[in-house]
Amino acid sequence: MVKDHATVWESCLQNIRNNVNMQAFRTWFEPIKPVRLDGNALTIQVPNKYFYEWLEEHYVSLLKTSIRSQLGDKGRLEYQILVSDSREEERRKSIAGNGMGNNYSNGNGSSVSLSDQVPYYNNVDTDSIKNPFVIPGIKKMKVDPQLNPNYRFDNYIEGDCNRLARSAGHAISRKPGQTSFNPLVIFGNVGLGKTHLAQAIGNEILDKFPTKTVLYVSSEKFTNQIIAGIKNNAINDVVTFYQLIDVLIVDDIQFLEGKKKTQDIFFHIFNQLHQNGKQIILTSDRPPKDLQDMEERLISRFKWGLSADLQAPDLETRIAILEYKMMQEGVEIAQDVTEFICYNIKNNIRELEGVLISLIAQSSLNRREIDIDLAKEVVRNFVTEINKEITVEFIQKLVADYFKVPVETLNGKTRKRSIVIARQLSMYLAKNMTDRSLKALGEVFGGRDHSTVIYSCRTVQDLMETDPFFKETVSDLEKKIRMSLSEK
Ligand SMILES: Nc1ncnc2c1ncn2[C@@H]1O[C@H](COP(=O)(O)OP(=O)(O)OP(=O)(O)O)[C@@H](O)[C@H]1O
Repeated sequence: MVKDHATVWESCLQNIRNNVNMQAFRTWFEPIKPVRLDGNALTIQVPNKYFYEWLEEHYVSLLKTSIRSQLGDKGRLEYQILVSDSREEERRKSIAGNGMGNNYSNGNGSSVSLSDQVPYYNNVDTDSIKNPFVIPGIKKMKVDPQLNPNYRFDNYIEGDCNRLARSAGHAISRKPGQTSFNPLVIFGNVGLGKTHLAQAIGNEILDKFPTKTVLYVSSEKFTNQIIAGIKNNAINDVVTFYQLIDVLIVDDIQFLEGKKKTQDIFFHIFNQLHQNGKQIILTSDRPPKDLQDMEERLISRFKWGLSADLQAPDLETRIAILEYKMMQEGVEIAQDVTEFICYNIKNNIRELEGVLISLIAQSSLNRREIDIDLAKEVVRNFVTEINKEITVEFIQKLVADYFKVPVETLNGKTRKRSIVIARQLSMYLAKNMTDRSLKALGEVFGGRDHSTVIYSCRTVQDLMETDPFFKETVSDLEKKIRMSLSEK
């Protein structure tokens, strides 16, 4: 079969998929498009320069082996960096002078064609905006950044879910307005940390550059200011004010959908700031391309820089966040309780915090110990469907699969040592993880007596005390049971 760029890249992806976790695969490899195959050089298109740099820094050897497995030892990768239409037009204009883009080799065996190296300035018709600096004294005005000082990088836990956005934020805070991430659009579902991250960037910039004027504003507040400006015939003052900002953070831009006049004014402010090398950071509950009732020219500007999404955190990141919050609140909660909470609260970090606060309130107001039972009550207020109840049958099935024996054998009469251990382990887990009585458990396990169940639990406990490997197997199984249920 003749290989083309698509098939070669598809085969590379198969190898890559086996070597990185799912989240990294989705973030870093799914957005890549194969463009062409020229002899032994495969050209792939990446969304922006940052993306390319990240791939080169973190995945260069994986990419190299994948490419070479398909194209032989001389296989090479070339990158093409996507630029948005309006920018492309400008770029074409800019590079028409020297007739070529910039090509260079990065010394890693892959050559690069960087199409957006050329400095870029957009054409903005500023005639319609009165010069703001004619207002005497306004330049010296000190602007309250409206930032929450608690939103910082050091309490923003890093995970695969936020790595791109977080590290772009870091880069911006070192050189506001001077990276290619301008604007930075942070998008993602409710409660995943967009505001926290956007404000952390603002706080970090103020720490590093105290003379910079940073301003955080919600889109709702911005809209109200525009409405008031229009009503009071003072719209120029509003525009003037915004043009003084060095770092403008606008939260929840989806709120601007359908607000034509506000979009218009925001467009002018955006252009002025961008043109003057000021940093713009936006947050949205969806990617810019999915914003409805939003002027095309505005959407295309949102796409100029970097759009980085925040995904739902994986279990480990949720646990790390919860443990960090517990430390901040000065509470200690048993590991099985924190795990239970994090298995159940998956898609919203604000809810995770909510559960913690409720638990603390319950335990101090009602003097209750924070245990699984209390956690269950509280979590029920946050998620409509709490983990499905753990059933004995489910435990039997999972343990049987783990030891690779049929469930019938587990419940049968065989005295083979490995089967007996698996059976006793299932009884132990069922006793600890379900509400079934000893008698009921005995019945489910092939009509055995309740004393057999007691004996089994004791045996397992003894084994756990003497054999660390066995202990690890037990906790591994407990985790698997909770995980499988929460992911159903
Ligand atoms: N990675 C993280 N580490 C620590 N805390 C986090 C993290 N992500 C989010 N949080 C916390 O979760 C809460 C919700 O975050 P935030 O308000 O930033 O979410 P959002 O995405 O802006 O939500 P909305 O869509 O409702 O505006 C905040 O208290 C924030 O501190």
